[in-house]
Amino acid sequence: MQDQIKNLFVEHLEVAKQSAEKLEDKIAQACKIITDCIKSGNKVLLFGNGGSAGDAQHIAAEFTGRFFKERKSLPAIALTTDTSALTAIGNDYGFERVFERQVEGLANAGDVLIGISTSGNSENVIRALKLGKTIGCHTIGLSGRDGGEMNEYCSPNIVVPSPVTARIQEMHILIGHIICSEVDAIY
Ligand SMILES: O=C(CO)[C@@H](O)[C@H](O)[C@H](O)[C@H](O)COP(=O)(O)O
Ligand SMILES: [Zn+2]
Repeated sequence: MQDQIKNLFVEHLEVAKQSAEKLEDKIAQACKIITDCIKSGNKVLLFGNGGSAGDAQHIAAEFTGRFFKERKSLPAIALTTDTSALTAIGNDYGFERVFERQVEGLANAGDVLIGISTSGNSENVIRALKLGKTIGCHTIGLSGRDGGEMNEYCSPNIVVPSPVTARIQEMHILIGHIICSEVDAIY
């Protein structure tokens, strides 16, 4: 038990170290896209499944509520929270379209889509990113493993260097908080 706890901390710290070494440029690129988007009056839309749905909501709340600094509310929305939309779209069009259809209704050119998927392959995430590109949205990926299909639809796709879903998710929320610090810094 004690060994297992220690091992998980060691594994987490190793993935954090590798991520710091490999992902700095892509995270900086994502921060620039997001701060430019907010400055120009556009908005951020986030989506993912399971733990990544939680991350989408968590990050959106840091924008509309506050992160560290007292500042005005900023425009971000998680597409994972409206159970009426999720059940209606899932029921009528299929679960693979739950985010795509909300992007179609809510996103404008210049908005930023942040798709979160540890495999990089969840079909509902991919379909929303693919549509977002055709609308003229910026598409940012938070993924892991080999980046999956998100490599094709995201620029940048921030691929956490780990094959373990839980470790990838732990880096995603850290990266989300880094983005929030950069957004705070423009106020
Ligand atoms: O949080 C966890 C596992 O740590 C799960 O809920 C996990 O998010 C779900 O299995 C997701 O459906 C995985 O999808 P994805 O990350 O590959 O897009
Ligand atoms: Zn999890």
